[in-house]
Amino acid sequence: MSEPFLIGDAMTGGYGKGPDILHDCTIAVNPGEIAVIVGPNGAGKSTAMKATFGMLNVRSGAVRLGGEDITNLTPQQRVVKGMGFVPQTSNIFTSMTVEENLEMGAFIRTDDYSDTMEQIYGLFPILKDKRNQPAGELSGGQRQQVAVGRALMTQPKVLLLDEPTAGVSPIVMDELFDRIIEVSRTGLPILMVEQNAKQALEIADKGYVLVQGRNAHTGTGKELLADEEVRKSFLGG
Ligand SMILES: Nc1ncnc2c1ncn2[C@@H]1O[C@H](COP(=O)(O)OP(=O)(O)OP(=O)(O)O)[C@@H](O)[C@H]1O
Repeated sequence: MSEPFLIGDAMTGGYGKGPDILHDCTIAVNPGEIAVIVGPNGAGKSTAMKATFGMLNVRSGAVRLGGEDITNLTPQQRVVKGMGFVPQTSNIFTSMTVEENLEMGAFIRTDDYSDTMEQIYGLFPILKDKRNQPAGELSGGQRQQVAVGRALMTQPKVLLLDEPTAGVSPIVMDELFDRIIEVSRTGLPILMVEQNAKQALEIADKGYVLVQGRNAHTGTGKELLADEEVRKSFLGG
């Protein structure tokens, strides 16, 4: 089997000098795939994603992007390498307009990014309609689209989403998942953490169930949804 495009391989580590939160944890994603990380509260889902983005100490294990070992790079350096990361909160500038938020996303680019902006408006038409409005006036689901759009402005090679549907209604969640599927169809690998496990696994090419910082179950979304033990222990039967 060939190496996945992005892999956090057997990561063990925690925050600062604190205890290890991840134990030999592996997550990976390939182009055209949506990979989701699910699991109970406090399982270390966000921590595993943050570890691939360089936000904590990986004491053992490695992170590789396109075959290159990036374990020792800072998050900023990883952005330059092609990682787009959308944090769970504080992911937009509320007093700036939608368009200004997108422009901020292009901060590492020195070329003309107007085509990218048009692509993003194509993926998220509501953002085009509201491009001159302060982002803080948008609904929760629309703000999440701004946050994803902002990350896309760097033209990343992989997109990391930390609970993109947190705090939105089921209808808005479905809409966001539809948008995420569309982004994935452009070929961009997407790795995301989700609380809404059932719905997330339904759209997942690959799923990772983490328990206490460890890989508990790994498979396609379908496989995990059908797995008796996964269903009983954490999808509610
Ligand atoms: N910045 C941080 N510094 C220290 N410890 C942290 C930090 N962020 C998270 N933790 C700890 O790491 C553990 C795992 O948290 P994490 O947020 O990764 O879990 P999660 O599976 O994403 O949970 P949730 O679904 O509740 O968001 C928890 O014990 C948490 O207290």
